[in-house]
Amino acid sequence: MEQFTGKIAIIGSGNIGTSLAKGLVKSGYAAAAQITLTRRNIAGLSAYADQGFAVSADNPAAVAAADIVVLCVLPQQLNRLLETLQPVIDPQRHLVISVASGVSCADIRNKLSDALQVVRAMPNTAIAIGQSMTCVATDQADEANVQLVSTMFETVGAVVKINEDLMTAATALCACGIAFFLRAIRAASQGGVEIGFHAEDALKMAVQTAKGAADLLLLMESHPEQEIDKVTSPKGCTIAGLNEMEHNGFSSSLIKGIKLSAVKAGELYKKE
Ligand SMILES: NC(=O)C1=CN([C@@H]2O[C@H](COP(=O)(O)OP(=O)(O)OC[C@H]3O[C@@H](n4cnc5c(N)ncnc54)[C@H](O)[C@@H]3O)[C@@H](O)[C@H]2O)C=CC1
Ligand SMILES: O=C(O)[C@@H]1CCC=N1
Repeated sequence: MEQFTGKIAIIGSGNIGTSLAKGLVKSGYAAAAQITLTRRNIAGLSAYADQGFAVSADNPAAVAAADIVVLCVLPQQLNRLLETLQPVIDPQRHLVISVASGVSCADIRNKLSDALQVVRAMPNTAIAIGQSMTCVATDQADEANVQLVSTMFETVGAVVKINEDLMTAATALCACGIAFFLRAIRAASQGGVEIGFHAEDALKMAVQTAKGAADLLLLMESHPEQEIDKVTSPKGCTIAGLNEMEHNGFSSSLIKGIKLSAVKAGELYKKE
């Protein structure tokens, strides 16, 4: 892995921002000393200061000293933040990366500078363990910068480059999606309790079963139905359970939920 030699400012260091910072250092992409983490109340970042990260409540100063600016605040917090960054943004120097859901590259340029290079990234919370599925998109940034952002996020999981108009869809499928799969695992464990297992055992069994299902697809590069066909013995118990779930709307409810999340993702940011 080629090490990044410049400075990175992570603005709004909550769940996603701190996880990205840890991943960048763990993978050797950057040293902690190259990364400034900002938050309004920096008391919550003391553990990161101990690890060698620069921590600050001064966003403009952090941006002025950085080459890459990663915007990690909530969509509803973004406009006020961008107002304070506008005077220190230098389009010749800065590359801005935004993980904010529902905020376009053009929205950010409109607040900062028309000439600015902006790339969006949509990770999920598995970024904390280097297992994110991150979608990357831009409208007019250079290919070299898109590649740089992809390389950054590959330090914390898998990356797919997509068209920007699919970013709200990526939010629903991948960022929200992790919650959907977690709820499915929880529901399976509750079924396990009802048929005889203690809760702790049921959850452990459901989790490993889900991991096995995901790994079958990832490692064998097969299709879910191909793997399902191997489980469903004729007149067997799997097809009986599976068809009962489908009669109750299993696939349909997932599809409907993902569609609603995608609509919501597009409505999170209010342009001002
Ligand atoms: N949580 C998730 O699973 C995902 C979130 N996102 C997006 O990432 C962004 C961040 O999400 P989270 O990390 O979950 O939120 P979070 O609430 O954990 O982190 C945001 C952080 O920004 C800080 N902050 C707010 N305004 C600030 C300001 N003016 N200056 C400095 N710090 C400020 C807050 O104190 C907080 O620590 C959001 O835009 C969200 O849409 C994207 C993908 C997945
Ligand atoms: O629920 C949300 O709005 C954020 C964006 C994607 C995941 N969490």
